[in-house]
Amino acid sequence: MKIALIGYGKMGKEIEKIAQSRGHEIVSRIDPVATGEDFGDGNFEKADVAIEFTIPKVAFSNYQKCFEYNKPVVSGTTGWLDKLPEIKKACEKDGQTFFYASNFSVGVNILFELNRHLAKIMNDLDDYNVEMTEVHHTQKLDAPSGTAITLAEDLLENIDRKKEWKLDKGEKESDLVIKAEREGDVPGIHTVKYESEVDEITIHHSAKSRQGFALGAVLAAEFAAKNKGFLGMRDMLKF
Ligand SMILES: NC(=O)C1=CN([C@@H]2O[C@H](COP(=O)(O)OP(=O)(O)OC[C@H]3O[C@@H](n4cnc5c(N)ncnc54)[C@H](OP(=O)(O)O)[C@@H]3O)[C@@H](O)[C@H]2O)C=CC1
Ligand SMILES: O=C(O)C1=N[C@H](C(=O)O)C[C@H](O)C1
Repeated sequence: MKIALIGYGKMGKEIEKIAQSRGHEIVSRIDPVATGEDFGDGNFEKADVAIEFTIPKVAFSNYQKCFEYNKPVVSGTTGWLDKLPEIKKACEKDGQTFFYASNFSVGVNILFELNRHLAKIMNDLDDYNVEMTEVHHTQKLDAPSGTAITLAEDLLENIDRKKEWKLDKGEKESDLVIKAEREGDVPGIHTVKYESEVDEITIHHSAKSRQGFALGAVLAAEFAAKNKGFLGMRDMLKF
């Protein structure tokens, strides 16, 4: 398969290694500073699929450019989801293909399943408060992480006593607090903790490197090249 990488930073480089090890060819590396390549230089149009890991403020315009070329897109960038309805519309009305995951690692997607299941159990057990922590490297631009937002949305859907998430500090009992910490080069740690007077229950994922995210993104690209519409990890992994 021919792959275009949009964003040639930490994730773009990790994805390149894994894609090549699975026999794929990188035909385009779009990044204004790192490579100077752009959509119009004749290479992007050769791609079967684009994988985009850039920064929140440019992600949506990159997706629009991919759609102009009718290329399926795998999106890993976080912090742009206010534009999601427009992307879904492009898939439904214009037949575009878009695969989004706040986290491509299989391990984190197992955590998502556990989180939903545990939240259903804890809904009736109001002796327990629930809160979340995410820890990432100091270069991360967004907080809370996209992964933490996915975990929080699943908690809010299942735990009636929590009404909205709040970054770092809550004001009311019904606020779900997400603490965001930034230290060193931490690839990503996510924890959901339930605490009562008598005990604590914790579910936790800690990435040892960026390899798991990158492998998941390449698997998603293979899936997006063969399937159409708005896609996600639950379509691909079928847990
Ligand atoms: N869904 C998932 O599983 C994961 C998601 N992420 C997310 O992916 C994103 C990228 O992460 P990461 O690779 O670590 O970040 P990096 O900062 O290492 O890389 C981002 C790259 O995008 C480049 N860039 C900036 N503007 C553009 C543009 N207009 N077109 C193309 N490239 C551009 C940057 O260039 P320059 O630095 O020169 O500006 C940089 O090289 C983040 O939003 C992060 O949260 C990360 C890991 C896993
Ligand atoms: O910026 C990162 O590095 C990561 N971003 C994603 C997020 O915001 O959840 C996924 C992973 O945790 C690494």
